[in-house]
Amino acid sequence: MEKRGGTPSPSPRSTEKSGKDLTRSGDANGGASAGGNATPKGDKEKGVNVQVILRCRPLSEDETKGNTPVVISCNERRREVAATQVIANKQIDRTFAFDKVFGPSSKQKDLFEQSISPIVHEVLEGYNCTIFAYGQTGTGKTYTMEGGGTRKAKSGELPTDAGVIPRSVRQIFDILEAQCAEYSMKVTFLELYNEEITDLLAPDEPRFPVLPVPEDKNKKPIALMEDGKGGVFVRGLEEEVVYSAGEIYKILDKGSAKRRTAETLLNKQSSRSHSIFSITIHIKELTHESEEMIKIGKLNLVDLAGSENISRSGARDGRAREAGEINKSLLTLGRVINALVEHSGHVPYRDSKLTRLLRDSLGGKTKTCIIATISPSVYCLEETLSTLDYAHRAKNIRNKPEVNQKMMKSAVIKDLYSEIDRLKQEVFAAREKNGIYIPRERYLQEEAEKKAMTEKIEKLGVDLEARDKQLVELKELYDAQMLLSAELGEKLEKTQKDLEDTRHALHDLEEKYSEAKSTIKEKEFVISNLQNSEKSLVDCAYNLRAELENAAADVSGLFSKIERKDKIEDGNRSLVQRFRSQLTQELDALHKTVSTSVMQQEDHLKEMEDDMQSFVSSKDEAI
Ligand SMILES: Nc1ncnc2c1ncn2[C@@H]1O[C@H](COP(=O)(O)OP(=O)(O)OP(=O)(O)O)[C@@H](O)[C@H]1O
Repeated sequence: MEKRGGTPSPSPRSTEKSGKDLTRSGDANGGASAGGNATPKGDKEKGVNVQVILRCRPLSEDETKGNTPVVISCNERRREVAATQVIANKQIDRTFAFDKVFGPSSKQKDLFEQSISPIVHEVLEGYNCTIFAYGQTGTGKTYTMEGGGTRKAKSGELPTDAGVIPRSVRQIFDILEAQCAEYSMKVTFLELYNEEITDLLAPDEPRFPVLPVPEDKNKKPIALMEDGKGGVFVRGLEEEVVYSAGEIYKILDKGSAKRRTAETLLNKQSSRSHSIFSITIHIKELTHESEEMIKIGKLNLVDLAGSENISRSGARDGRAREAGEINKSLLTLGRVINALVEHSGHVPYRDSKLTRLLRDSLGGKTKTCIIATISPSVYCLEETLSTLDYAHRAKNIRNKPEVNQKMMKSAVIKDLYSEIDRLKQEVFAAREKNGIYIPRERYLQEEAEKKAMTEKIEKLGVDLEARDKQLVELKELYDAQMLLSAELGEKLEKTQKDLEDTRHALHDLEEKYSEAKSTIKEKEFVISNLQNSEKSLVDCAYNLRAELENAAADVSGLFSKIERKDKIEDGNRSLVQRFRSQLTQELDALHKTVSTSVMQQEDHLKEMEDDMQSFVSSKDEAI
């Protein structure tokens, strides 16, 4: 077992190590493999969304016996989950889409192969990846991460209920062995309980006092330190070097057994702490120039404690405090997610150890996958909806994954040599008693004091940083206020000028108004006269209309008379015509008669004249 002061923490400290010895790998993204999270070049700037997987557990035996109504339906093909809610006698379906959805009958193997296996490949390409399970208590976080409890593998095979962690371990070893790679691997396992970090791999302290020490007292909290580069590391965290999957399973069993669990109404063996199991792999590679490089990948597997409703989980006293602490750190996690999604300037990572530990996995350089777990039962609907909202929001977090810088083997060896030298000196000093020696009691006391001081300094540092930040914010606020007041002064001056102009304009308007008023009065008078005339005109028009109606009746009578007269005239005309032709005929006859009688008269006269003549002549002759 290896123990170092500044051991790699769940944050990718290894990426920032001794810059002078490091060389960049050819293509930071080239390694992104089969996984859905592959990082094409453009994504490096834009970032890659946190992948969110949703898993709904089946009803438990008790729930099935009690005929618990199911309110969740999963559509794996469409990657959707629908929750059915009845509000005011109305059925409301809320549907959420995720990157992958696994329903109650999904198998551990399927979840791993479809969603986690690509991430494991990316770890082996040199990325830091984090997989964490989030959900209400009893929804299957531990089942998904660790498995159903059947640890023993039959004939080297993993049990069917083996979870993400053993399957990832198995896959890592299988790939490395298939590649005949030269590698080294170390693991860490820590627990975060009531805002205190404990090392689940730390050797048990020899119990000096005769009295039995309560289990919790035996767990020494360890400090979370700032590394000065924006990251954190857990001081004194045990790193166990491992050579086989079997060794890791044993470590997991040992660590898991130390995790704090308790029976709640919602889960018989409920994890009361958050746990982070990390695997760091160093793989030797040869460059084209046959230089030996070390590629580093890290996989963080996080099993969060249940997000729960204190009253529903039946937590009381100590358990209630515990639930409060769990909810507090999950609440901070929620606030961090919100701040990242809303791109607010300040992300409150510092408000809880959980978010400090997960900082790089949320908005950092790590590739992250969240497995949100839910129950299908109607009695968990409230928490289920909250998990669905939470997970759905987390989908919008963007990380900027970067492949870890590869280290030259010589640089790693140099580092290790200086580490060995340091340890040798410590061993030598201890053996030769060539150092400062104090009684064990005092040493323990001083250590405790030192730890308290360190924590105090750390807390003061955090406070100071917060205050500095506050000061900067206040200064920015003050500057902004000054700027605002200058702007306001200018605006005031302009407003006063505008006011004066407005006053003049108002005066003009008032004058115009009184003029308009008198004009209106005149117009009103004219209008009333016009109205009177209009009224009398209307009366006249009525009279005229009556007269016109009479005239029209007269005219129509006249027309009928004219018609009658025309008819009579027509009769007269034909009579006259007939009379004229008759007259003409009679006149012609008369004329003929007269001319005949005239001729007869003339003949007669002539005869008389001749007779006279002859008489006269006779008389003359007679004489
Ligand atoms: N997908 C699943 N298939 C079968 N059984 C499951 C599944 N998920 C959970 N279970 C069972 O449900 C119970 C609760 O699961 P688990 O302990 O993993 O919940 P948890 O979310 O880790 O709870 P807590 O937050 O309280 O630790 C266990 O008995 C587990 O075996």
